[in-house]
Parts: sequence; C-alpha cells; structure tokens
Amino acid sequence: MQKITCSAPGKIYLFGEHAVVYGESAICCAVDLRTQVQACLSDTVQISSVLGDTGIDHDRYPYVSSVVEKMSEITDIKGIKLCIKSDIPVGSGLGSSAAVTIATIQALNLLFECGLGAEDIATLGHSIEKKIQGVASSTDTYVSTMGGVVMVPLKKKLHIIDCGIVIGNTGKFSSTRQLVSNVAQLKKNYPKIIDPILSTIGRISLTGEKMVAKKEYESIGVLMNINQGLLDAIGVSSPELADLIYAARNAGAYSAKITGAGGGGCMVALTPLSEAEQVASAITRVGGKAIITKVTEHGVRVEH
Ligand SMILES: Nc1ncnc2c1ncn2[C@@H]1O[C@H](COP(=O)(O)OP(=O)(O)O)[C@@H](O)[C@H]1O
Ligand SMILES: C[C@@](O)(CCOP(=O)(O)O)CC(=O)O
Ligand SMILES: [Mg+2]
Repeated sequence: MQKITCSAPGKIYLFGEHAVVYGESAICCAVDLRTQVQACLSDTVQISSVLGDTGIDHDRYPYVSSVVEKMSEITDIKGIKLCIKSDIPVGSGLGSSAAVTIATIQALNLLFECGLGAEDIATLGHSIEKKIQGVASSTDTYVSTMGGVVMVPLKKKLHIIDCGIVIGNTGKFSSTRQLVSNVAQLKKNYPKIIDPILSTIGRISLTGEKMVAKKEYESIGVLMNINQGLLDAIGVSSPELADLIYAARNAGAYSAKITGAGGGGCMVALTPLSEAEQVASAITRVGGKAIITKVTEHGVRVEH
C-alpha cells in the first residue's frame, strides 16, 4: 500500500467539562465534523494543509509533527507526505487537535502495518495531547477514536443522541490551559464552595446517562441548563457565550450550554429536529457562527 486516507470526528460535551479534570463523570459526543489525513509514502517528511507546506515543524504542526516522531519510534518511517483537510473549527473547544492527532496516528498505523488497536490509538493520542498541552483529559482523543456518545472516565459507550445539535461559535479564542488553571485557583481558594459544585456536575452526568438511554431530550435539556449555571458559577462563561446560549433557548432549543473549556469558543444546543434551523438562525442573529450537525457513530475510520 502506497497511500491511505483516514478521518476522525470532533466532539461536544453534553455534561461534565472541567469537573472531569477532577475525576468526575462527563458525557461527550462525537459529531459529524471531521478532519481527514491522507498519508503517502515519500522520500522526505512533508506536511500540507491550509496552514502551509512544511516538514516536521513543531510550531506550525505541533500535533502532527509529534505523531510522526512518536510513530517513528514504532516503525521505520523514511519519509511520508501528509495532506490534511478539516471542517472542524480550530481552537474552539470542538476537539480539532484530537481529531488531527487521531486521524494521523491511524493513517500511519495502517500504512506501516503497526498493528495498533483502537485503545492503543486513543492512549497514544492522549499522550501526544498531554505532551503538547500539559493538561488534557483523555476525553477528546478517546471520543475521536471511538465515535458515538461516551461516558468518561468510565469509557462507557452510551445510546446515540438523535435530536438536533446546533453548535454556536463565538469566534473568540479560548485557552483550555488558562481556563483549567483559573478553575484550579478558584478551587484552591474556596474548596468548600467549588468542590460541591464540581461533584454536582459529576452527579448531573450520572443522572443524564439514564435519560440518554431513554432519549428523554427535554429532561436532558433541563440538566444541561443546570450544568451551564454551574459552569457560570466557576467563572468559565462569557458575555458572548451567554448571548448565543439565551438566543438558542429562546428560539426553542431543549437546552444550550458551553461545550469545552468556555471563556470563548463554542456553545452547543440540543433541539427538536424540526427546530434546528430556527435555533441556528437565532444564534447567527446575535453574532454567532452556527453549525447544524449530528452525533456520529463513526470514530476514526479509513476513507479510501
Ligand atoms: N486541520 C488541522 N491541521 C493541522 N493542525 C491542526 C488542525 N486542526 C487543529 N490543529 C492543531 O490543533 C490546535 C488547536 O488545538 P486546541 O487549542 O486544543 O483547540 P481545540 O479545542 O480545537 O482542540 C491548532 O493550533 C493546531 O496546532
Ligand atoms: C475543560 C476540559 O474539561 C475540556 C476542554 O475541552 P476543549 O479543549 O475546550 O475542547 C479540560 C479537559 O477535560 O481536558
Ligand atoms: Mg484540543
């Protein structure tokens, strides 16, 4: 085999971001926004995407470069040409880094017949994210590998969510490391106040699991909105996110909350299938970039 193309999905959180950093449960969904990586045997290492054409470049391609170097420890990679295309907004809490990491690992794994299984791919992907970001839960890379709806840290596959999903992007940069650090400081200063909030978020995830199984989207929506109130309490919302969240709720969404680190980036709304367009328009009217998507069962996969 001289060439292979793999893709991996982005993700949204139903419940549990930030609390999951402290071992509480979260429920995360792979969504139908994908990063595609074509790998061709070559004499040298070449990485190409809208970010430009380079060789190993830890400034422009920290994740892809780290994957090539890590996989070179497993197999002899004399040269490889990697071409990347993606429809996942970058730096917005939708797991674009995990998707490009996982798709690149799988492309090299299959091209060089390394024999890595899904768990190996997810674990390797998590180690790459931790190396680059410092702090990173295993959520993004696990969900991008496995697809579907997953409860972490249990790593339990749940039933599919099949209502409408509308993502609203504030377009404001959000540093996961900074937001996680802010919460850590608050927790350190007010443990008796913040610890119960984080454990309540974990309890929301555990309660939500039963509703996901029964497709009780109104009840899931109530819990997501409570989760949003608790995220606001620990300081990770923003005026821009609030504008999109309330626009979505007022337009008929079951729920709307931050997804990921917050502070900027994206919110997510669950909607009746018939209301998705209306909710997306409401988000656009208040300055957000709306993306109507759905849950995908397909984690990392071969495209051709
Ligand atoms: N399509 C892509 N091609 C190359 N690198 C990418 C791509 N998408 C994301 N990345 C890498 O991931 C980084 C964004 O990761 P991160 O800050 O964790 O945001 P996110 O919440 O989207 O995962 C980008 O700066 C880039 O290094
Ligand atoms: C805040 C946190 O729980 C989720 C961060 O998600 P993202 O990097 O914004 O996609 C941190 C983590 O779980 O690594
Ligand atoms: Mg990321």
